Amino acid sequence: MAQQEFALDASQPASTAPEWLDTGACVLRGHAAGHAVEMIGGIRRIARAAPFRRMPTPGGGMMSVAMTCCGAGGWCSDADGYRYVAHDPRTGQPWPPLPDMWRDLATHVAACAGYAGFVPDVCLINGYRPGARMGLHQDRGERLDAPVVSLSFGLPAIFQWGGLQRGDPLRRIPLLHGDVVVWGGPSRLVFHGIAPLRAGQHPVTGPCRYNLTFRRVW
Ligand SMILES: O=C(O)CCC(=O)C(=O)O
Ligand SMILES: [Fe+2]
Repeated sequence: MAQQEFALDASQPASTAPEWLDTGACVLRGHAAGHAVEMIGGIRRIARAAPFRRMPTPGGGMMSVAMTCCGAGGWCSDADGYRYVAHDPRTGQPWPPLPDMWRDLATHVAACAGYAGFVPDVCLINGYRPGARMGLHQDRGERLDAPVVSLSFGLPAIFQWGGLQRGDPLRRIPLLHGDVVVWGGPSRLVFHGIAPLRAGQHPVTGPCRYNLTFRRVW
C-alpha cells in the first residue's frame, strides 16, 4: 500500500512535527526531501511534453514565474482571466498525467497535516529563476473543501503568509528544499505569495526553485 511505503522509506528524513501557521495550515519541514531527485526528473519529463511558459496576466503584465501543469487540467492565465483547462493551449494536447507517486506523496503529507483522504487531480508546477516572484493572491479556482499541498525544491524562497484580507500583516516563512506547506479548512483562502527569489546555486536544481502545488479541481 502506497501510504505504508512512504512511512517505511528509509531515505526519508525523520519526519518533523507540523509547524502550524494558523488553524488548518502548517509547514512540514523536509517531508518531500527524500523524493526530490525522482520528482525533479519527473518535472523534466513533464516539461518536455508541456513546456514551462510565462503567462500574461489579465492586467496586461507578464508573470515572472514560468509554469506548467499535469493531471486532469492545467491553470491558465491570459487577458480574459484565470481558469483551469483540460488541454494545454500551447500544444492542444491533454496535460501529462499526474504521476502516481506524486499523488500518493500529496495524499500522505496532507494526512500528516490532518487532511485524511485528500486525492489531488491537478498539479501546478512553478519554475522560479532569480528575481521571479508571485504576488499576493488567494487560490480560488479549485474546490475549496480540499486543501492545497505545496512542495518546494531547489533554491530557498520566502513564503509570504497573510490573512483572509489582502491588507492583513504578512509573515515571512523561509521554504527550503523538501519543505511542504499544506493549507485548507479555515485557512484555505489565506492570501499568500513568494518574495523575489534570491540568486544562488542548488546542488539538485542549479539556479532555480521549483514549487509543486497539488489541488482538487473536479
Ligand atoms: O511557489 C510557491 O511556494 C507558492 C505558489 C502558489 O502560491 C501558487 O502556485 O498558487
Ligand atoms: Fe497560491
